[in-house]
Amino acid sequence: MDLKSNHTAPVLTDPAPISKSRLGVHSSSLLPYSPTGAAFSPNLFLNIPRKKTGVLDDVRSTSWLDAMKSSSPPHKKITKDLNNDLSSDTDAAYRTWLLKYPSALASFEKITNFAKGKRLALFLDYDGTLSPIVDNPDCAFMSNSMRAVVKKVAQCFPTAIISGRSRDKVYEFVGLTELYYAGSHGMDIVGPVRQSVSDAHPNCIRSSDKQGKEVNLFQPASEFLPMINEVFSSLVEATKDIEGATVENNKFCVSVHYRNVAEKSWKSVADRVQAIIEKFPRLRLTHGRKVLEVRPVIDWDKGKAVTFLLESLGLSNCDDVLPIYVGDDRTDEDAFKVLRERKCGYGILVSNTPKESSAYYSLRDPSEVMEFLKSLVMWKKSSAL
Ligand SMILES: O=P(O)(O)OC[C@H]1O[C@H](O[C@H]2O[C@H](CO)[C@@H](O)[C@H](O)[C@H]2O)[C@H](O)[C@@H](O)[C@@H]1O
Repeated sequence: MDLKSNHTAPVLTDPAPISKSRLGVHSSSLLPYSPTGAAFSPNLFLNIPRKKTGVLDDVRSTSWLDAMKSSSPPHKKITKDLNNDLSSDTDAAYRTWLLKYPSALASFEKITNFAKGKRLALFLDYDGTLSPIVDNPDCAFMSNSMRAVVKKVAQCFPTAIISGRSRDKVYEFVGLTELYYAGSHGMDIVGPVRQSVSDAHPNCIRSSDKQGKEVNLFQPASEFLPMINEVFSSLVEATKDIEGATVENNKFCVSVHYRNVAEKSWKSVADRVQAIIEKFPRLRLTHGRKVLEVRPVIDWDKGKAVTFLLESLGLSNCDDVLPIYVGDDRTDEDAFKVLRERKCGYGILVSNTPKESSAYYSLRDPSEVMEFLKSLVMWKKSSAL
């Protein structure tokens, strides 16, 4: 199996909204943005029944507070003895969970046996996968060693990062040109040019990346940009007196962080976000790791982004392609589901606590992700001998 390394990454910067984010997360942009040219397709509208609250099922099913409390389990130290056996009761629960979601490291041989003769494509989430979860989202830096490994793996296999962050921001953190980037939970993709993909998605814009290479820019929610900017400003205003609350503009979605808010004020955060969202029936609310996410009501997510990128890369044939998606968050489940439903590819959940997932395998934390990526590089090199 030899993948031609013609997948040098297109990296674009495009007009990020000028904002008053208290996180200062925006960077400016070079790519001309055309809201009219990149028209929103009504086919992508998501028919989500909304309660008066505008809250989605994942939040609605339980109380706001319960949902917020369970959104990022407390850090837990997993104790290991020299034989890698887990010892405490909690660790026993984790070990039981591993029977259902085996470690991708322990199962490496099985994975690579299945990958033999197939072209491998890698999809990586950023926060909690390539960088550890930290209190300040502006400081979620990737280590140099992780960067070096991601660079190597991208030289071996087509590799994309699919993040909830704005595409500019995640590129700023990763800084590698060897990759493809999809920001805003897949609503902002730069991929290789492929006519069949442009034909299927009329709102693909042909553009060029920083290296002058021709690329496809796909922003299915471009119509929502003014609305997102408006809701962002409203959220900043509405939460400004809640100590520790921060609002991050991720271009086609907005994150309201409550990781640094005292638990007694979480309800205030929820109430205020909810009050704003009620005024925007075309936006929906989901939650991630100590974060409430406001996003357009369109039928587009990280799973759709994976399918889009596979098609763009000419890798949509399940028989000879093995996509692997590594992620830690609720939004990554959409991608795991797509791979499961296609019966092609593996989702790998990054988690140090047991949780239900559509992934096949697991890794405990970003350091295990790094080991896994290193192993893939070594496997690729040894199989090329
Ligand atoms: O899809 P991802 O790349 O995983 O992005 C999801 C969200 O990640 C960031 O927030 C999370 O990580 C922060 C830094 O470790 C942490 O402080 C925060 O509590 C987490 O929710 C990012 O800031 C969000 O905008 C992304 O949507």
